[in-house]
Amino acid sequence: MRLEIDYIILRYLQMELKAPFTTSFGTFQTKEFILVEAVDSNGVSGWGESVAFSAPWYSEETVKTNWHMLEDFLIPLAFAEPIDHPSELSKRFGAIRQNHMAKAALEGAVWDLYAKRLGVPLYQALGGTKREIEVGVSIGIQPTVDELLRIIERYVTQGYRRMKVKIKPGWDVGVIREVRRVFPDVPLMADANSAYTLADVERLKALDEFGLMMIEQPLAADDLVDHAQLQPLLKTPICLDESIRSFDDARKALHLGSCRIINMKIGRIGGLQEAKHIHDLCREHGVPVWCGGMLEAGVGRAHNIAITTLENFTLPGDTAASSHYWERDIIVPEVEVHNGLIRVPDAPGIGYEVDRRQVERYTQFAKVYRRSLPA
Ligand SMILES: O=C(O)CCC(=O)C1=CC=C[C@@H](O)[C@@H]1C(=O)O
Ligand SMILES: [Mg+2]
Repeated sequence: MRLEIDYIILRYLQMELKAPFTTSFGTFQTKEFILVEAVDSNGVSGWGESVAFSAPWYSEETVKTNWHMLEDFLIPLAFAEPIDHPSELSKRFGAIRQNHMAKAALEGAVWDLYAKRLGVPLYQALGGTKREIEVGVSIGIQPTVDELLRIIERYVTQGYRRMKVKIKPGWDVGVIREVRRVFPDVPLMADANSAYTLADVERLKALDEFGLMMIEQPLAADDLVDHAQLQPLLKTPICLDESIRSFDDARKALHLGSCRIINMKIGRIGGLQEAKHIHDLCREHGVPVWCGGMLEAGVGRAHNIAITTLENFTLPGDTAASSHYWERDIIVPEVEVHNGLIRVPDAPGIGYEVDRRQVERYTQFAKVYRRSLPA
């Protein structure tokens, strides 16, 4: 089916998080991001959301680098040839090195448009099967252990299926011990965001006594080799996030034994097509995956829900409810979590309507890119 995209709108949005989000890199409260709208010749819109932050702390990509890549390279590539299937874009975008979040935002909009043109939900177009997904919640670093315990209590009460807490040297063994004292059985994981080195092996081994589901990204953000040296020394599975930026990274990580679980973030790995490939590779190797979060607004959240319906997404992800992050999200209905479950929408495409009034309210700047029709 030929997708005739007539124009693409890039919007730069600012949304205020309900609560500041702190990681080992720092704290922020305002989420700035690019929303991509691809409009076809029938006036149907497909939506994608870039997960790049305003500063290059998670990866080298930022809102500004993404805008540059989309405007000067990726949108022209999308317009250059007809698109019969969204999977063509990951090949076509291969001419551009890295810049995965920019690629994923545009590819996601085209996947949404494709599913809408087929009249099927995005999850079905991706080969997903689940009608509801289990979700957990990621908790930023808190000022005190008591505050962390209060927050965990709230989310356990709300039924979230897994708690993810941040750790770093000086905020790790003691904190996890306290959490386990109060919540001995809650499914619990720790995300280190590369705060450790191999010199910290003994400190990381000390976490083995707490029955964590996994330790996420303990070592350097671009490493596979040191993680492969660390994993055999730990009982706790290592989950990689930042280190896995492509199918090849996943292939090498599994070959080396760098991890036993992978946190899948559509933006980090370059799009839904690459996510499907990594999902299939991990399924073949018996390695479970789950869908991480990047504090997305509703469009990105909808894409995360759709990819999580694939069968090897067997662990609860970070796709919490819209109300966990925003006073008002940019989709209707908003994403709701009931007893730790999200019901997967079966409306065509991403399954949620984009609330244009809210989008305009949060939009700071927008630009339209038209496919130049042959003269
Ligand atoms: O979107 C969510 O709720 C999860 C956010 C989250 O935990 C993270 C976002 C970006 C970088 C990290 O701090 C962390 C992660 O590594 O998953
Ligand atoms: Mg992480």
